[in-house]
Amino acid sequence: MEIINARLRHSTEYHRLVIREGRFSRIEVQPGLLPVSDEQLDAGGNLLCAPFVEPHIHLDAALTAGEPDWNHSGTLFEGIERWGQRKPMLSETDIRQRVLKTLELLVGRGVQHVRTHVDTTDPSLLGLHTLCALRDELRDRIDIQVVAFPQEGIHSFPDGEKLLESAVEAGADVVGGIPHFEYTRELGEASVKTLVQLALKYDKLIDVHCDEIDDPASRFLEVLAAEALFNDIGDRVTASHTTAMHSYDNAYCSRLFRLLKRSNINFVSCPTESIHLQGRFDTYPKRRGVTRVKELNAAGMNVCFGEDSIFDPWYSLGNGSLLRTLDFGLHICQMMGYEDFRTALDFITDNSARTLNLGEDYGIAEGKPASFILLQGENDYAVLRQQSEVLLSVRQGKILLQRQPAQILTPPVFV
Ligand SMILES: O=c1cc[nH]c(=O)[nH]1
Repeated sequence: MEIINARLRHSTEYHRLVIREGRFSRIEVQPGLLPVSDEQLDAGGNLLCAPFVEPHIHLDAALTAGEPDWNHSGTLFEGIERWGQRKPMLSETDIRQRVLKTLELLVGRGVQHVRTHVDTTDPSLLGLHTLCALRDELRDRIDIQVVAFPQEGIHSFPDGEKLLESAVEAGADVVGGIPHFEYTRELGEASVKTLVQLALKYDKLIDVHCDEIDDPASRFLEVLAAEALFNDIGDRVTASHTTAMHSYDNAYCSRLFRLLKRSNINFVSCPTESIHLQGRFDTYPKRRGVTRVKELNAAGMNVCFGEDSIFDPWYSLGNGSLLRTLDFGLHICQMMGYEDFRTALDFITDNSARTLNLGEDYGIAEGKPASFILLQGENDYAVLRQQSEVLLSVRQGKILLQRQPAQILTPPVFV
């Protein structure tokens, strides 16, 4: 395969990319826009970039909103209660069908790597077994990382710790937690220490739903970061949500940032979900309830955006588009400067790839696997502003998806 007239991120020039045996064998700058031959694929001056990475989603719960009842209050805790009512209705077929439909949405929007949290507070571990099987079956079409996620707690759910360990033994890639949902502060702290020990024992990554609440006294992030620092595993650890940080006192936050930087942990923010679930106990002014993305990023820490939910008990919208999440995230976090737009795609590509520990194979460079997407528009700014379509998605040299851009059939109204 040979692609010409492609724009690459952070460059205004046109590029020719040659793919042999699933890898980029040559990437070179062209003198200008070139005519296309029959064997070549014309990128048409559009942006060729590394695939989008979805770093935080709940595939086991996707497409279940309203079953058996809706989340009327819009709170996280009612979402967990509604999901608790849906869990007894799970079957392998039900999970498989919903997961495949959701993955179709994600792939259609340029995603090739997904980290999914899967609830382990279910004595059958059906979701976990099904997602691990799908991960293995779908390996040539999409990368899936499975997080063993104790939705109803490690120490507050009967046999929560045992179930979590069984999930890891069954093949989960990442160990999760939810300290703010444990009954007490002490149980929350203990849960963080338990999950870190489990990850060390089985050599797994860590991704914790951490302080997903508006309570400024919820301070499990410092416990997680200290554990990461002392065990020297920061790059393998992710703190998801950390919405309480929105409400922390600035003096505390300043002290906390010192530890966070030293710990080298990663952060995932899910801005659409958080602005919906948080601030629910406020009158006015109402907090946005989104973590301090702008400040974490400015301090040099690794932050990325995830969608979290697609039509589930916590969030009944969502369509698989990380560009939509990015658009909301930049608005909510007031990251609307020229520099923010110029590098916007970092939050759904390189930063998320680092969070998932995807390693050297991710990215556009000679010798790397030829996995990429082609987006309508010439750079990050244009793609973001136009909420561009994915024209092409290629994985290890094979076309996953090709799309004809939508066309208006009537003549222009004004020009
Ligand atoms: O945001 C979310 C979604 C599902 N479960 C959680 O605990 N949090």
